[in-house]
Amino acid sequence: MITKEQILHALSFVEDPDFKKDLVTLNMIKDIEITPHKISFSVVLTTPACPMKDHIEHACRNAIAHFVDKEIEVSINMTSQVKSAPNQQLDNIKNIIVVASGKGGVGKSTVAANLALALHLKGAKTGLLDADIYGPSIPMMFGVEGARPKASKTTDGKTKIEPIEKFGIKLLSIGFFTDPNQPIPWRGPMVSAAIKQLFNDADWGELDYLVVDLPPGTGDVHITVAQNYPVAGAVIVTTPQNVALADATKGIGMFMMNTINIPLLGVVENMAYFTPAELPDNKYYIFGKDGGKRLAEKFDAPFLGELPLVKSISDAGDNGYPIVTDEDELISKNFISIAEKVAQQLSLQHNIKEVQKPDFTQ
Ligand SMILES: Nc1ncnc2c1ncn2[C@@H]1O[C@H](COP(=O)(O)OP(=O)(O)OP(=O)(O)O)[C@@H](O)[C@H]1O
Repeated sequence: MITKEQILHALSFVEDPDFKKDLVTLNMIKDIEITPHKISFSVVLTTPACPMKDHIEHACRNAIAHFVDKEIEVSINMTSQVKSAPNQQLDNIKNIIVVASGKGGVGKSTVAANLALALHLKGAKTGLLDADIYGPSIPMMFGVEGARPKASKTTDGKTKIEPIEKFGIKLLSIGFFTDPNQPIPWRGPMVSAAIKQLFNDADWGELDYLVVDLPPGTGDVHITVAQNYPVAGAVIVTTPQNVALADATKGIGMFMMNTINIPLLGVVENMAYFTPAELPDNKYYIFGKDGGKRLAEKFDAPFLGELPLVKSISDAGDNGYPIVTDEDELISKNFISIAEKVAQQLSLQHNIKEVQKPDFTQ
């Protein structure tokens, strides 16, 4: 009869490519069961959006075949347990991810919406908080304009706001509480109070990831979020033009300030190129090439991917469904890949005690 020790010995030769350690040392192997004709076990990854999931499963099967038994049936349950960001005091929310841009209109909300949904589609419990006080566009992108979240009383007498649920994720937007036809002169204390309510008074339930769509630029919302909540990391969205890149550089600079110190998860280059429908193999870099990549390099941050300028992205947003919900759309793969990289970066960061910051004074 095969023993548990034999299985663990075999799996100690399987390395997690991100953590550069074997699965047994990383304590990722659970629930080993052995019968005369079958062995089964679980591999507990640090995120359901792990881009290495298939690779790791394949390596486990090879290791069992090589070190234990070539013939035996092997059943592997690839599961995950998302870790909480360090110092996370909102104990039901494991990771807060902010999506930011320097300049407006570069596709930050589009990326935030599709990132949140892509994480959900990979199996993570996800919420999306639209904190863009100047132009909340998440209600339109999810087809829930005019929704008014219910407020309920908890047993200890506190009021809890119920997020709106759509496409499997929980949503709250500053737009649910304001009149779109009535401009609001947002002042610092008002901003701070509104943002804190969206975080603290909402019944988010258990979340692996809460994606926060910030307003463009660097302002009161950024400071409120950064100073009150332990943000796990920031995703920066830019287009390739120099003006957008210059503004994105300032945005990144703010996250790196000592008083704020939010790790950079990476850069997304949106509207990177245009491909006409009749010439699908042609890419026209109408706004310049590789600006986002260079920005990522400058800050020693991961480049998360480029997204083309595609009419279907804006049509989907205007029609109330983020494009990633349509799995037949080629562009959905780009968003899934970006989400996987974001989740991967978070998992890596939780394993690095001290995040190294580039010297911003040079
Ligand atoms: N890759 C793309 N291809 C085509 N249209 C896009 C793309 N990305 C975003 N858009 C469209 O561009 C417009 C602006 O996008 P979005 O609202 O996401 O930008 P933003 O940076 O959040 O803007 P704001 O500064 O108002 O917050 C939207 O109509 C959106 O559908």
